[in-house]
Amino acid sequence: MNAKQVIEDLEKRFPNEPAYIQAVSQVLGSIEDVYNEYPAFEKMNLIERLCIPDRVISFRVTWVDDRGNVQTNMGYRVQHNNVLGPYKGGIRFHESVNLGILKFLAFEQTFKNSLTTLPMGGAKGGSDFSPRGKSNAEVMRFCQAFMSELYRHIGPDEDVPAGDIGVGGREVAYMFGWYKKLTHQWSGVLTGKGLEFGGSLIRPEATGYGNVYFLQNMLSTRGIELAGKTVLVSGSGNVAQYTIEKCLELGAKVVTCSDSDGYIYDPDGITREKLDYIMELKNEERGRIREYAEKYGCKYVGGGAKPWTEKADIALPSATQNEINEEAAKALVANGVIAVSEGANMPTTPEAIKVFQDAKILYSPGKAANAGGVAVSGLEMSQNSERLSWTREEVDQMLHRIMNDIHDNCVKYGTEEDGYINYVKGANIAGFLKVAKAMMAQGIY
Ligand SMILES: NC(=O)C1=CN([C@@H]2O[C@H](COP(=O)(O)OP(=O)(O)OC[C@H]3O[C@@H](n4cnc5c(N)ncnc54)[C@H](OP(=O)(O)O)[C@@H]3O)[C@@H](O)[C@H]2O)C=CC1
Ligand SMILES: O=C(O)CCC(=O)C(=O)O
Repeated sequence: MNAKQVIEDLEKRFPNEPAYIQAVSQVLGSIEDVYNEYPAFEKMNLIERLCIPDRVISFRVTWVDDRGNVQTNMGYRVQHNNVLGPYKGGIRFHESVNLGILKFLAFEQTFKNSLTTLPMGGAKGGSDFSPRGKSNAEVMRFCQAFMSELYRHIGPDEDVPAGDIGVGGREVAYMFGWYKKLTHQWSGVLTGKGLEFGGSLIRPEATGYGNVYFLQNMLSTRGIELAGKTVLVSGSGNVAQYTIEKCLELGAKVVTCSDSDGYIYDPDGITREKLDYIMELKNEERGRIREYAEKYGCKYVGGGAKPWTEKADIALPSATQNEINEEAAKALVANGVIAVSEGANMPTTPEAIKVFQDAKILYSPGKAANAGGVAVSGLEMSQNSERLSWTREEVDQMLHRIMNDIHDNCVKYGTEEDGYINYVKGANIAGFLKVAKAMMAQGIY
């Protein structure tokens, strides 16, 4: 494979999908040498078959708002690769959703799911519908309309969606209810369900907790403890909330969080009580993070500002893609950051990654660091199949073990001659090899 050539060809075929090209470029750049050690891969045109999704489903979603107006949105499911198991990956509801973004997410998901060691293929779906500012009744009608099309393409052994940006427990429950209504079947067709109807303990916490477990592993390679460190978190949704919770439990001080309007900086640190307030504000009242600053009298920076210019030891981006650019990365490094671990998917631009790696700081990509969420989704699938529920301790222990194993694999495949652990390379090679070998074994189709 000539990675540059493959990327140029993909750019020509998919000229309007920059996020997809960005994700593919990062992976191909890391795996090129290993790929070329296996001439059989090239003979089977493995790389093209791995980069281009198995299937892209798109549909119109029509629903009625509270004023009686008929609204339309686009709906998608990108089923990227199922050699390792049923297609698996979240659903995103956000006005920025388009096919290119979902293709990048589904591509990443394939390698992430491979890293978890659980039998899951990669997929992602979503809509350009935003739940922000909508009533519960509108969100329910939208979820039902979305599922009215999607249900034909999913199933517990076929494709198992879950949450992502704009899709939390409320949306998963509405979609689950409608799937059941349409199919007359109760099955583990979605993960992230409520605990009362087949959800797994620790699934809401898993992405944030898993990222912090991964961070602890990274820090331990340099003999550093998390306790006492100052942490920047972006976002204030599912991943951010449980990242903050685990940091607090482990004695770190989190001084920022954000939403798409701006960020708060609380030099005293977000306490348990303040985190409870954020959870209530975001999950129940669906308010804005600026209200935290009003309540606790701390700094708020609006205009869509991001927290990366604040001084801290650790940064845990947990909002969205490309939220750390080169300038932000330089500011973090200049302020002495020692580790950046991605709760979000692809939050760091390629230029910013280079800044971190040139500075030899600890830097882990989302496909490794945030894999805890989908891993516990995999455990939810197992529990649904068994018709059993495991305890909080059992699931947390498994999550911990999975994150440790992913870290070990990154070290195995990513350690460079000077001893620096290139987690991007390690995660990409480890994730790729398993998928590639399974594709080779299963033939050409
Ligand atoms: N949920 C999960 O289990 C997993 C999620 N992830 C990734 O983690 C990230 C966060 O997801 P999650 O917490 O579930 O989503 P939520 O919808 O719960 O929260 C998203 C947060 O990010 C903010 N945000 C979204 N878009 C932007 C933007 N363009 N600019 C600035 N802020 C933005 C939101 O602010 P606002 O409310 O203003 O929109 C909100 O605070 C995503 O990258 C997702 O793909 C990765 C693995 C698993
Ligand atoms: O739990 C899942 O299936 C999906 C989680 C997800 O969307 C992700 O890992 O990015």
